[in-house]
Parts: sequence; structure tokens; C-alpha cells
Amino acid sequence: CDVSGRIIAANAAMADLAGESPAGRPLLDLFTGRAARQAAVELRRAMRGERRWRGLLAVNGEQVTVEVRSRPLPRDAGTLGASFVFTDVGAYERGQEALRTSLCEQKAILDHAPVGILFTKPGLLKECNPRLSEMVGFSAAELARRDPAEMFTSRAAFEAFRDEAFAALAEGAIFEKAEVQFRHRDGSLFWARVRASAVVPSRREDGTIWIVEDVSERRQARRELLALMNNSSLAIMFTREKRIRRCNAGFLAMFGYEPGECEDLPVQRLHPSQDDFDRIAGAAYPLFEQGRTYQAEAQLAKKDGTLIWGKMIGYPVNPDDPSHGYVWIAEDRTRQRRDEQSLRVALQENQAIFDTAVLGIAVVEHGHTLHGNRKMEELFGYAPGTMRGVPVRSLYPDAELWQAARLDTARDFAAGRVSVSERLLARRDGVTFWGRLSGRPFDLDHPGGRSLWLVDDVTAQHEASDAVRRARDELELRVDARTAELAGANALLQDEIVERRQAEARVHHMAYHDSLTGLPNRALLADRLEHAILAARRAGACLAVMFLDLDRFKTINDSLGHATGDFLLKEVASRLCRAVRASDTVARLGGDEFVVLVPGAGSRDECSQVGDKIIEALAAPVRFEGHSLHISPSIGICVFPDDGGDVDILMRHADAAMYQAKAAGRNNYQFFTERMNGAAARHFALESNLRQALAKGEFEPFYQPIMDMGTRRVHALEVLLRWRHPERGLVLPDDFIPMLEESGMIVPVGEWVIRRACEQSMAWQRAGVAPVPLAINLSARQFMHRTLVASIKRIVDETGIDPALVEFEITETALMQHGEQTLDILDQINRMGMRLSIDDFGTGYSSLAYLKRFPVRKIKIDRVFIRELEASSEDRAIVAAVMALANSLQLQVVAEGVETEEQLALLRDYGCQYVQGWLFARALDADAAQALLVR
Ligand SMILES: Nc1nc2c(ncn2[C@@H]2O[C@H](COP(=O)(O)O[C@H]3[C@@H](O)[C@H](n4cnc5c(=O)[nH]c(N)nc54)O[C@@H]3COP(=O)(O)O)[C@@H](O)[C@H]2O)c(=O)[nH]1
Repeated sequence: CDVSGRIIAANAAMADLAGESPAGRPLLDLFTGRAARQAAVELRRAMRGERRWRGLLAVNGEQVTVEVRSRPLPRDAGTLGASFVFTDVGAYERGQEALRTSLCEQKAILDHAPVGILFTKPGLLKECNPRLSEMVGFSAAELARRDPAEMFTSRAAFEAFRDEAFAALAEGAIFEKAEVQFRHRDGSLFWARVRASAVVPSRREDGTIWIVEDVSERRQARRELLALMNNSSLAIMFTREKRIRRCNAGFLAMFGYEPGECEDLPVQRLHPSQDDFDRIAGAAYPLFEQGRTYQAEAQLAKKDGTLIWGKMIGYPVNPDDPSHGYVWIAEDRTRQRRDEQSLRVALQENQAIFDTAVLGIAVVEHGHTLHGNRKMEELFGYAPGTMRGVPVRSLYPDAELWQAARLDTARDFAAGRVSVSERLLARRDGVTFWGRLSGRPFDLDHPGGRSLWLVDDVTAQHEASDAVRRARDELELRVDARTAELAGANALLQDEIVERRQAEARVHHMAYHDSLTGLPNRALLADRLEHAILAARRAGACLAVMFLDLDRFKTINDSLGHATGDFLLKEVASRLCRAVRASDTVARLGGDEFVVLVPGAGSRDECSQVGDKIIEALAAPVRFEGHSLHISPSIGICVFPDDGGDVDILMRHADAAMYQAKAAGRNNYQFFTERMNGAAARHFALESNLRQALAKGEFEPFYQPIMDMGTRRVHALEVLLRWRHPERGLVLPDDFIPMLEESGMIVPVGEWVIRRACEQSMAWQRAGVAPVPLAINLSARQFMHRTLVASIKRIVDETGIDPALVEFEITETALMQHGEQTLDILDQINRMGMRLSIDDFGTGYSSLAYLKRFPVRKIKIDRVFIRELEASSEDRAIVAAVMALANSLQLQVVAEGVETEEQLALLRDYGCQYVQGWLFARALDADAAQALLVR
């Protein structure tokens, strides 16, 4: 300061002390109050000599105690004044105080520090805080005496640690190791972070301070976090500056990246588009700034571009410092989204069903409807949306019905079943209707909880079923009445069934049996023969088939009638059955044909025995209605296997043999030979040709004159049939008449002969030929045929012939066989004016009684008696006897077969009136006969 007290210059420290540089200001301004006055005194004194005093400076409103030392400026200073050295004595004191305070604080820090702190000097542990003692289990004093290696897991670990730390410290650097494993006194291990630095970096000998921080828990937490991340199915990533810094396996799996691919990947790549990313970032980061969590569900993009749905949670690692980045956790919810979508659709569908169902649907809880669909509202008469809270009780007409429904429902629900019923329900306006209810609890384990009900209006069905029930009741009444009626009818029906069964049995029997004789018929015979052949073939045995045809049966049948024929057939059947063994089969094929099947018979002797027995059985005459009928069989025999191997062949061969028996004179049996096949064939061919001959006009009547012995003129013409066969020429009657008779064709052919002869007679008469009687042959079968008389009458009427010109010749045998019936026919013919003669007289057995009664005019002595007349005295005696008989009965006699004059002479001697024979003429055709007549 100069002598005026103005500060000439001040150093920087002074400026610090004063708060600003005081240069140029009066020195006294630096002091306050009383101190300024003292300073003024000291300023003056300072000009004179050195001074030391204390004062108070005013600095920024505060007082600072200073010690001031002053001395006058040296003379060479160029100015008068004094220098002043200010020492801030308050600062020192405060420094001391601060030091003390600092030491206390440091002590407190050391004592309470959460980290272990250790001071060492080379080879010496100086001090440690309680936390370190706690960490290692040794007090500071104990530690000072211990080998530091004890605190490590091994000596090697200690030495490695020491070398590494000392190397760093030796370079004046700070040693830091994140995780070092230490051993506690009790042997347990812990992890610590160690930081060490020299107390004075340039002087290591001044010691080293070690900070030991127990990081076991943090390490464990970090490991757990790592495990959590690595094993979590959630995607976890850490982002910073909008790039992925770390992510877990779950993240890689969710987004399709390989390990290492995601580090530094822009987060934006996880989003479908920049817009998506911006939208999410725009929503998330403002929350992060507030330290809040962001949550959202959004579409995310996988590495390959596939979009997935992810639920994301993001939050800042350190809400106070965004630079630490963010944690993002994402969950793949694609499948859930899909399921939710499906569920949503299903719910929509359900809702649609609910809304449009034709059934009423309601949810009920605690006796009230929670809601009902439109149909339900309609059924019960509620406006749309007004069914919520409606008491179920109000849906029933009365409390009683409601209670009954409740009890039933509770019982069904408790039993775990759907409650289905039909009940009378009430609309809001009181109108009742029948509803079919179906209810079930939402949760079967809580039957008293919420339940779902379906209601259908079944009033119409109910009424219909009521109607049906009424109708059914009515019907049942009627059915009862009808049942009673039917019971009676049923009894009748049962009787009918029995009858029908019997009829069926009869039909079945008839199908296989001959209705007349009861014998097996052709079908059953074929079946038995078939079986017998099989059995014989298996046993290597034989069997015989015997074909029987009754001789002259047809004649008897035709002449004596069917009743006689039937009786005869039954008798034959009976005799045949008795003649053979029970094991043999007697069958009737039809007509007069029988077959006897004899299993086991193979030799000629065996067959002959059976054949003889049959002939013998039929030999005795059959007596019927006064007739004594003689019947005989023609039997054809063939043997299996020699003569045939099947039914058809055996039957055919037996039949052929039978024809042979017939040809051999009847009443005999013949064994089949191959030769017979030809004969049978011829026989069948003849029959076939004969059937066509009439139609083809192959028949032709010939005429043989019967001469009057006295006049030697033609007395009559015998009509003799010829068959003008296209190949065989003129066939004589003996070759085809038997076949015509046998087949019954004799009836139409015989009628044709009568008609043709009458027509011829009329033709001759018209030609001027004098009328000559015609002698027409009637076979026995033709004679007995019931149509004979009528047909003769018709022919006479139609041709106009004089009946007196017609004479019928009937064989003696035919006449005698049929007794009274014959008489009747003869009478009818006779009454028509026609004459009758007995042909072949002498060959049969005439009953004189009948002979006497028959209206016959003539008898013809058979030519067998004429043939040997000259030589045979017996024939002559017969002729004489016949002549005597005829005379006594007043019958005319014709001798036929007269071939010689001698025969003629003898006959004349016997008084025979008429003769016929080749001596006069053979049978002539019509022209020749006419010529003979007009001669
Ligand atoms: N029911 C019918 N029977 C008829 C018919 N036409 C003929 N016949 C019968 O056929 C048998 C054979 O007749 P046929 O071969 O014509 O023989 C007759 C004469 O030709 C034969 N005859 C006459 N004279 C002689 C003779 O001197 N010697 C001789 N060896 N034969 C002679 O006799 C037959 C006439 O016999 P009959 O009738 O007994 O007078 C025969 O039995 C005919 O009856 C017909 O249309 N219907």
C-alpha cells in the first residue's frame, strides 16, 4: 500500500482471500467494522516499522480472521508505503478440524464399508477393516500373523494372484481382478472382486491398499440369470442404441437365427416394416423414460421373413441411464393367436347358432335366466334382450309344475345326466304351450351352478301324439274286438292249414304216385331206379327192370268201360305187389303199363322166377260185375349193368323187350337183346307213321266179295283196309291193325273206314251199280267205344246210305267179353237197321246164352277151320257143329278162307250159305270191285 493506504499490488492468493483482486482499493475497505478502525491504526504504524496483528476481513459477507505482518517498503522501492502479508489463520484451523473430521470419517468408512479394505506394506499387513476380517474369518491382528496363502484356495493360486497384482502395481498401475476365489477361515470359499493401488503411486514402499468386494451373490445371480436366459423358451435380448447386443437361445429359436448372427443386428430387422418398428418404438421409449415397462403383442419378422405373433415386454436396464440399454422379452404367440382366432371364429359361430337357432336357448343361474336367444324370447313372449334376470318360476304355469321340474332337474344333474323332459310352460301373457326341455350344467361337478337350457315348442307334436294316443286307444278297442273275431277265424285257418298241408301232402303223393293204384309213378320209379343203380354200382350188384304191358287191356277198357278197366288195373297192381318182395318196387307208368324194379336180380334164373310169379299172379280171372276178365302180361326184362347203365336206357330196353314179348304171343316174358332195339325202333317208327297216314290219305279200303253159295253171285263185299305206304307199298292189316288198336288210333281210323265205304257204296250206286251190302270190320276197341253208335248214325245220315246195306263184323272174342254192354250196343245198331255178324267164329269162347240174345244175323267160320277142312276131321266136325248151332239159332253162316273147290264142296255139303275166299276173289281196290260188281 502506499502511504495513503491504497493497495498498489496484490498477489493471487490475496485475490483468493479477498474474493477478488483488491489492487487499487483502500486497504481499510478489506476490513469490517471495529476491525477497520484497528486496521487504520495498524496502517499508520506499518509505515514506521514492522508490525504483527490480527484482524477480520470481510469476504463476501463473511468475516475471515487473518494474521497480518507488515513492514515499511524499502527505500529503494521507489515509493513510500508498506507491505502487508495476510495469513488466513481461520483456514488452518479449519484444516486441522477438517483433518480430524476426515480421519474420523475414514475410520467410520473403514469400519462400516461393505467391502473389505486392507493396507499392506511390502511383507507386512498393516491394517484391515472389520468387513475384511468378516470375509476371511480372521481379525486384523490374526491376519498380520497369518500366511496370506491361507486365504486362497491354494498356494499356487495365491502366488499367481500375487505375481499378477505386483506386476501391475510395480508399473504404478491399478490392479483389478473381477473374480478371485478366497477361502474363509472355516474352509468355505467365496468369490471377490479385488482392486489394489499404491497409497502413493510413486512410492510402493509407502504401502498398498486392497479393496476386496464379495461378489459371490452377484456371481451366483449372474449365473442364475445366464441359466435362466439360456434355458428360457422365451426370447430375451438386450438392446442398446437400437441394436441387439445379447440374446438367448430362445431368441435364436424364435427368430430363426444361428448363434452369433444377432450380435449388433438392428432391432428394426425384427419388425415386418419400418412403420411397425417406429410405431412400437414410439410407444415404448416414452415409457422407458419414465422407468416404466412396455408391453404389446405385435407381428414380428423371422430371419426368413416369416411373420409371427409375439408378445413383447421391454424395460430399461437402468431407468436412470438409457445408455445401459433395454431388456426385451418376447413370447411366440403365433399358435395361441391361431387358437384364439379359431376360438373367436368358434365363438362367432356359436353366437350365430345362438342367435339363429330354431330352439330356444337360455343360460340359467340361481333360478334366473342370465340370457336367452331370440327364439327363447319368442317362445316366452319377451321383447328382444329382455330375458335377463327373468325368474325360471315365471316360465311355468304354476308353482306345482315348476317345483316338479326343479326336483326332476336337480335329480338329473346330481346323477350327472342331461335333464330331458316335456313340460307345460307359460308365455309371459299366460298362454301355455308344451316345451321339450333339455338342460345340463356347465360344470358337471357343480350341478347347482350355471346351466344351459334348450327349449323346443312341441305343442303340435304333443297334440298329434295325443291324437295318436286317442286313436290308438280306439284302435286297441277295435283290435280287441277284431282279435276275438280273428281268434275264431284263426281256428278256421288252422284247420285250413292242416287241410292244406294234407292237400299238399296229397299233391306231393300224387306227384310221385299213381292216383288209381297208389303205386309209385314214372317220376318216383325213375328216382328209385336211379338210387338203385347207384347202390348196385357201389356194391357191384345187379338189378332187373321188368316192363309189363297187359295184353288186350285196352280192348277190355274200351268195351267194358273205365270202371272195369280201373278195377282191373287196381287188381293187377295188388297182385303184382303181392307177387314180388317188399324190397322190390312196383310202379305204374300209365295205362296198362307197369314196371317192376327188382334190386339184386341179375341172372336169367332169378329174373325168370320173378317173371313166372307175375304171370302166375295174373293168371286167375278177375271177377267184376258179373264178368270174368282174363288178363295176361307181356313182360320185357333187362338187367343192370349188362343191358344198360342208366335209367333211360334200362327203361327203353325193358320196353323193347316187352314188345318182343307181345310179338312172341303175349303172356310171356322176354329178356332184352340188342336185336330188340331194332324191333322196338321199327315199332315206334310204325306208330309214328300210322299217326300221319290218315292225314296223308294213305289208307285205302279194299273190297273182298262174299259169295252166295246158291247163286254163286256176290252176296256182299267185306271192307278190308290197306295202307298204301309210300315206301313199303301196300301194307296188309295184320301189320298195322294191332298197332292201331293198341294206340287207340283204331277209333278214328275205323270211323274213317265206315265213312269211306259208305261213300263208295253211294258212289257205286250213283254210278248205276246195283247196291251190295258192305261187311265192315269193327275191332273190339272200336266196338266198345262210347262214340261208336253216334258216329255210325252221323255217317249214315251224312252219306245217305241205306242202313240195310251196312253189316258190321265183330269178333267172337270181342262180343263175348263185354256181355250186357255188348248187347246194348248191338241193339242200338240193329235198331238203326244195320246188320251184325260174328267174325272169326270158333276161335273164342262163345256163351250160347249171349249168342241167343245177340241180334246177329250171321256168323263167319274162321278160316283156320277151313284151311285144313278136307284133311282135318276135327275141323270138319267143328264146321258141322257150327252149322248145326247156326241152324238152331237161325243164323246165316259165312265160311271164310275158301281157297279150293273141295273146301267149297264140303261147305256146300254142310249147308253153308255164303263163302268168301281167294277161290272167288282176293280183296280188290274200289275200281276192281266195281268192275266185279258190274260183270
Ligand atoms: N277192324 C278192322 N279190321 C280189319 C279191317 N280190314 C281188315 N281187317 C282185319 O284185318 C285182318 C286181316 O285182313 P286181311 O289181310 O285183309 O285179310 C282178310 C282177307 O284178305 C283174308 N282172306 C279172305 N279169303 C282168304 C283166303 O282164301 N285165304 C287167306 N289166306 N285169306 C283170306 O281174310 C281176312 C278177312 O278176315 P275176316 O275179317 O275175319 O273176315 C282180318 O282179321 C280183318 O278182319 C278194318 O277195316 N277194320
